[in-house]
Amino acid sequence: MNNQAVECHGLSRRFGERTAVSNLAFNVPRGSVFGFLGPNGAGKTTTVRMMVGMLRPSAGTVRVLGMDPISEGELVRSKCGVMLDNVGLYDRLTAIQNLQLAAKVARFEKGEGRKRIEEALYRVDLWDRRNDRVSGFSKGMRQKLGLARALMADPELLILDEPTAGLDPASIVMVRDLLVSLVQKSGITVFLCTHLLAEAQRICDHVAIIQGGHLVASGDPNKLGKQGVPTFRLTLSGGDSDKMRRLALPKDGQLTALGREEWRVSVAVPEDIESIVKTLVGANIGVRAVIPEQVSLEEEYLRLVGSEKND
Ligand SMILES: Nc1ncnc2c1ncn2[C@@H]1O[C@H](COP(=O)(O)OP(=O)(O)OP(=O)(O)O)[C@@H](O)[C@H]1O
Repeated sequence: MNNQAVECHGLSRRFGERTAVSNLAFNVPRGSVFGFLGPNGAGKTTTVRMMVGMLRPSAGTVRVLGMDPISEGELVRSKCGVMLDNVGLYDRLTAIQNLQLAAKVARFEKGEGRKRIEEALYRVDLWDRRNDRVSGFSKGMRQKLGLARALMADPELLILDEPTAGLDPASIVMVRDLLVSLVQKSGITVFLCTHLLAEAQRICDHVAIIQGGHLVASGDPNKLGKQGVPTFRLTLSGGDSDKMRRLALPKDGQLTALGREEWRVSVAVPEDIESIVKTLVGANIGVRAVIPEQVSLEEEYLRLVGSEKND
């Protein structure tokens, strides 16, 4: 079996004169959580629409679960749970009726459909509201119901566009835990379009950042910024500024005071921290903590995407 859930090569899509997606190349390993990040209008939805066969690429290829979403569209869609931006629920129907309709479209046998609906409603904590009309639902409840509908298909690949938009903090944690446990227990793959960078850093194994239709970075969200300068946060005792200024640091080493006893040190290579600690101890400065600083995905995102609004 192909071990990539999604493979894109040179994927492009134009709308008339406008290029929405240009020469995208990335892979999404099976059984991972993949974060697809980018500002408004970056090309995320266009990419997702090509992944599920709703749009034909202008150039390049995308394969989903080893299949071509255009020529094998129905099969691809039957193996994917998709929740797009516009959740697309029927307001006049109740929560359970919406799912019954989806079960009918998916052609589940009656007993099987009932079991899946019940399970999905419990998973998103909407079982008690199953007989309420969607017209009375909050945005967050709609999101949860949209997620339940996507989960009902027991998908191999779950494609979610901003699944936590409009959710309260407790529900955000619930959705996050649900996604992580789905990946761990059922081995499904999650493709997550999101603007929540801290969230992406916490749950994604890989991320890709796009801007203006181009891929600007991809990789492990905790390592993306580390091509930059390695930094450590130090908690010291007895290190007054004069003493610290006189220290002989390795080449390219730089100390910055953050507080009375808190310092940040940047080094050329991570191994340099060892000689810095020896120098500090040799100068009778107590070293109470040395913590490698994680470059936040947010910092790296803003560096790459610039000041473009991220909302
Ligand atoms: N059907 C269309 N016709 C013309 N232009 C389109 C069409 N669909 C998308 N575009 C354009 O393609 C670009 C990418 O849009 P897309 O919806 O893929 O961005 P996005 O990253 O999903 O943005 P958002 O986060 O705001 O949803 C935008 O400039 C958009 O106006």
